[in-house]
Amino acid sequence: MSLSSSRLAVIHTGGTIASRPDPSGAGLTPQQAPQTPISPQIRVDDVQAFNLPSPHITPAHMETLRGLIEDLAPDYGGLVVTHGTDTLEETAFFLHLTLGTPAGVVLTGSMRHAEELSWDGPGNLYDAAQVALSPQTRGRGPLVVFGGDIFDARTVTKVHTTAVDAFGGYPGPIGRIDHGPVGAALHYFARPEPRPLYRPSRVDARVEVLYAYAGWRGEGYAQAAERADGLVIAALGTGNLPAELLPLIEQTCAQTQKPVIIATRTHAGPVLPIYGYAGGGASLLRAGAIPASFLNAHKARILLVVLLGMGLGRDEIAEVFGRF
Ligand SMILES: NC(=O)C[C@H](N)C(=O)O
Repeated sequence: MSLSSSRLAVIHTGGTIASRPDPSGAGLTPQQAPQTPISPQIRVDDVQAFNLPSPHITPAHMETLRGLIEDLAPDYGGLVVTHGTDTLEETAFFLHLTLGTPAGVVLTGSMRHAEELSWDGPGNLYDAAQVALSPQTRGRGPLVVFGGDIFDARTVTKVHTTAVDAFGGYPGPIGRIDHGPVGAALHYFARPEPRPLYRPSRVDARVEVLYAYAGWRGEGYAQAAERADGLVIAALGTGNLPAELLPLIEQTCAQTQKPVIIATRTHAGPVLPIYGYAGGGASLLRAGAIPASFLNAHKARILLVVLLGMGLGRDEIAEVFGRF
């Protein structure tokens, strides 16, 4: 075993896994980074990157985290990132797109805080550490470990607001970690997938997400299209919208270079140009909108921020979205 393979870096960013009831009585707030339960043979170095609830995490924080992980990775056998669960999938996906290291990198968190008897932090941290340090994990890109399930960063999503098994996503986990009498039992069901790297020079593009609903007449669209650099619409089903949206999207695509991405508010499945009626997916794509493929709206937003930060134009952006 090389020296670095017995070293684990745990990068803390806040979240419930670092939270306790605030002494002011205001509710839970991030306070102290958790300890990682692990064999004494493994040296653990804790790095406090931020101490934020994850709704306060921005693409700028994600970019800082990417740099930190790349700097640390050569000296460690694996790296764990503790993170609030609310936006964990966005950070994981940003790292999936941008992180240039084959090291085992695992994000985890908790749903219950350290003063609850049923705190799930230690179990998730223990699992995350085992997965990050396993040679089987190298080259798989950043992963998410929660409740013993191992998810890839492209498809993982938060599926429950309070349950300890808070993560899922279509088509499901790519592996599982359990603990038997002879130690950790780690099993991957999927082979590592190729992960092209995207390196934005900035991550401050303004991309807004609009959420479709029955009866939407486009309220809010014009203002968002005016001020944003790009839009993502969480559309209906396979990527359909009420008829009133079609001329608005036609106008954006004809008069500006701003990308309009069509994702779906449905929890699984692709966006496809099936329906030809006004506002149907086929009509939106004919107007110049770009389908988000299998990405949910908030991951499509992260991808668009990255691609705009690389200076790509609408056709190149459409080509990249087609790979997801
Ligand atoms: N379970 C959690 O971590 C939720 C918390 N609000 C956060 O995302 O920071």
